[in-house]
Amino acid sequence: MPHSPSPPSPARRWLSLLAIAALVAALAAAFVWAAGWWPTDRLTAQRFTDDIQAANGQVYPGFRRAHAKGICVSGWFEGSAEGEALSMARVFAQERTPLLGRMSIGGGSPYGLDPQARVRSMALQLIADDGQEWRMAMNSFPFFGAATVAEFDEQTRAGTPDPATGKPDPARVAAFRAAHPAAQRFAEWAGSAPWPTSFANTRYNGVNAFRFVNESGQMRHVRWSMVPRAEFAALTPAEREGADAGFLAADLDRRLAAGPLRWDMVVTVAEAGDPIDDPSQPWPDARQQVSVGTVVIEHAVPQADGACRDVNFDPLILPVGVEGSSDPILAARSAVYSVSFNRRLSEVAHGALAAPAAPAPKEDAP
Ligand code: HEM
Repeated sequence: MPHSPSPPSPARRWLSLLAIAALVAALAAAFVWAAGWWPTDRLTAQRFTDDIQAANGQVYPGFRRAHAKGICVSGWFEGSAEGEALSMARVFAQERTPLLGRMSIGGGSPYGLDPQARVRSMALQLIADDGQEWRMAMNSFPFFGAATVAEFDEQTRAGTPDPATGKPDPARVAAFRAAHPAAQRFAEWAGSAPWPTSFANTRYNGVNAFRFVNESGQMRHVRWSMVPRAEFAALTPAEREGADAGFLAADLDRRLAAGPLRWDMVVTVAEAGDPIDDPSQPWPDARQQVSVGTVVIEHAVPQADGACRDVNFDPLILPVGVEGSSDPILAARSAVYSVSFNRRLSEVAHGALAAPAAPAPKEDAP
């Protein structure tokens, strides 16, 4: 008679069960780690967005976590031959590329006060006739106030309101500045630069470095700025004091009623040794400047009804001929904007911006 195998001993059975349990636990841990759910100090885009929300003091559902107050604009871009020589981006060769944009002020509140907004912004989306797209988001500061992603996050956290006062702790902010030259330089700019009277006579700077690549494959690092054609004028302290909370949009409407507004797109071309990966360091003034085109803005509409509301002006959505540089802040921006965008759109989907329900119709008197 064939010999039937003897059943495993209880000890062996336990060992097998333990081995299976260990395998399942290891697989689950690998999954949690790969999904980024493992508790860690790592600065993720989620955590950065949480930090921005905390610094805002509250979440404004449906609105951008930064530059929350803005208006949608539209117009076109005219490329120049000089631009075409530097980059094969279609927009430089095309006579007119339609553009959708957004003018905004810095800050996380959609009810921010224009006269107190040190930072003003222009964001653009250009879609060329071959479907290639270029998105950009620029600010009125001439250089960034942080040298690295971690430094900007730390700065954001240093500016978070103290629950006791509802305001950032001045000692914490001062200590941060004292330890970070970029933040100190930024504070000096913010304290001394004139306040332009309008969105229209403000210069907007891309600040981060990008690569322009032309038809012959030549690559140059550039930073771009939108330089206003509208005459510069600065608000006096008394004018700023008396200015309305929404004066920038009202002024833009007034100016647009008289005709389109223009900015020259000027790129500064880097030379060997210029810092490519640190937007807090300006390049020397002597660098070559090239006018590569003109931004023309023709119309403005409130963002609540405008096409710009649901656009993410991610600075790494770029056409052939323009590439991101090695600047880590660019990659961080792209990641954080995406989190902010997803949060605000899901809030909109839940009705955050829905118009208040219309009052119930009165019943006819009997
Ligand atoms: C690590 C650095 C930065 C972080 C974490 C950050 C974060 C953000 C976030 C969360 C938004 C809202 C995005 C959305 O919901 O669509 C935003 C918008 C914006 N950011 Fe940044 N930002 C950074 C650096 C910069 C720099 C260097 C500039 C410009 C020079 C800039 C210009 C803008 C502009 C103009 C907008 C508004 C775009 C629009 O109108 O939709 N940001 N930023």
